[in-house]
Amino acid sequence: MKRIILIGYMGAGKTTVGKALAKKLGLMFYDLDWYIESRMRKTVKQLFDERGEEGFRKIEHNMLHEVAEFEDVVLACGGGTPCFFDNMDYLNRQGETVFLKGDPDTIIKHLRMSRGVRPLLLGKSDEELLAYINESLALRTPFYEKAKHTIDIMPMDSFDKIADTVDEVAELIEQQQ
Ligand SMILES: Nc1ncnc2c1ncn2[C@@H]1O[C@H](COP(=O)(O)OP(=O)(O)OP(=O)(O)O)[C@@H](O)[C@H]1O
Ligand SMILES: O=C(O)C1=C[C@@H](O)[C@@H](O)[C@H](O)C1
Ligand SMILES: [Mg+2]
Repeated sequence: MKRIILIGYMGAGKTTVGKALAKKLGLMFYDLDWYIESRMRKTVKQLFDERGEEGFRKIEHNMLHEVAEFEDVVLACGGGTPCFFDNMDYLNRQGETVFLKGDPDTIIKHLRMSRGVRPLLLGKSDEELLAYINESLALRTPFYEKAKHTIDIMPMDSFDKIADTVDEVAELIEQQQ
């Protein structure tokens, strides 16, 4: 039974890499944010607006316990998932946790392409965004570093970096078998 669990900061590529990795390995793909949205019939942004971050984290915790029981899957977590409750210890018990690790410069480049859907980043200027990323990445890194494996995401200008990251994670998992 394979259960590969991707964690890391917003914009690290968990959803993008996870989807391609699942296809390559012939596994089902689940994204915790998408799962929450379909189960709750609301977007992550609506849930933040209606219930605040605290309310969202409780829902996220409950839904995590549904989705991380599925077998033969790649699971992409939300950026904050490992940092609340005992979620990170639970994830390590459930499968092969992989931290997609990126520096703030790479992360900010990814996030510029898709900022509108992330409630924690809305309404921030470029300067505020960089300060927020630096600060919250430092607070979150100790949680992410509990993962069983770490993959450095490639710098923005390297060739076909999504495919390269997918191959790296796939190789790492094959070595475990
Ligand atoms: N390795 C990569 N190379 C180039 N672009 C990437 C890479 N990974 C992600 N991106 C781009 O960065 C953006 C954010 O990626 P993605 O949504 O997969 O991040 P995420 O880790 O799932 O974030 P979140 O925690 O907010 O769900 C997307 O537009 C994606 O195309
Ligand atoms: O890093 C975070 O705290 C978040 C990341 C996203 O995946 C969503 O779960 C939400 O926007 C919060
Ligand atoms: Mg995602």
